[in-house]
Amino acid sequence: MASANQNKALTNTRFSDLEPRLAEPVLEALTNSGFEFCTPVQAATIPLLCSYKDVTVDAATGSGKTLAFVLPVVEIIRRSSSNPKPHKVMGIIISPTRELSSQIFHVAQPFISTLANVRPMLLVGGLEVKADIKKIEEEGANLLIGTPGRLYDIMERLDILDFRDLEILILDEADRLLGMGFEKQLNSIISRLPKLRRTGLFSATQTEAVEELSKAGLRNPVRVEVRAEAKQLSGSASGNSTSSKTPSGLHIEYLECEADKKSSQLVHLITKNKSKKIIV
Ligand SMILES: Nc1ncnc2c1ncn2[C@@H]1O[C@H](COP(=O)(O)OP(=O)(O)OP(=O)(O)O)[C@@H](O)[C@H]1O
Repeated sequence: MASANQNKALTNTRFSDLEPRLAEPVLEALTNSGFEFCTPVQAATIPLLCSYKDVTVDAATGSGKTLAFVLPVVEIIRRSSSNPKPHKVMGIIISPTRELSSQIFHVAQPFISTLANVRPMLLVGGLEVKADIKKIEEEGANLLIGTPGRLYDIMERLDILDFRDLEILILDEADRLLGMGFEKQLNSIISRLPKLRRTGLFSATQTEAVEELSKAGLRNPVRVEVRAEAKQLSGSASGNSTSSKTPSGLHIEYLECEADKKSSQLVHLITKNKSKKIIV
């Protein structure tokens, strides 16, 4: 703790400082992956979810939210039952796209593997649903990570999975989930899960639809809002804090120009900033 963290995207809170304390194998896996200090969203969210609170988290892309929910999911499953029956589903992580779900599955792998008998399953569209069904029937699945369409499909077709002891549901990029028209599937999935569970809802924007989903699916959630400056955020878990959806390293500018000068201005802008990463 003595050496102040120079990277503004990180807080001075180490993963090993978090309370309740993360399990030793998880701390080891974090060290092996080169993660020592928490990002603001991780410092605020992990202790809340690990203390069995529901959370709604306003977090920008790149804020480190994946670990902010993956670590609590692993911790909560560890505490509940590190040796569940093959078809007992303990946790579900839903995200809007195949790519995101695969990314989450990949990021979660080293931490899930600290739970020797917990089997994760990636459920996304693109491949034959029958193949997923066969795999679940034969091998079981304790943690489902996937897109709403495929998860809904699996729940409709397969009654071998047991959701009665489900501990935690994560809705990642809830604004996109709803914007892409997955409301029906989400509501159907949620209606099959036990009410006494933990739920984390992550969203870059708080739309009315997200508010409604939060009201329907969460119980007295604590709101976590991430400010632009990581320094001010350290350890702050919401309340009435002002929020920003813009990561602290991202600068947003606009340029007014005449219609016929657009192309030349664009070339000038790109040439001027060629050493930087920019999106126009
Ligand atoms: N505590 C940390 N220390 C250092 N790097 C981290 C930490 N947490 C996350 N990262 C890295 O930051 C990057 C962004 O993290 P992550 O993908 O979790 O963000 P995200 O908010 O989920 O973004 P996206 O919306 O793009 O999925 C990743 O490369 C990840 O490895």
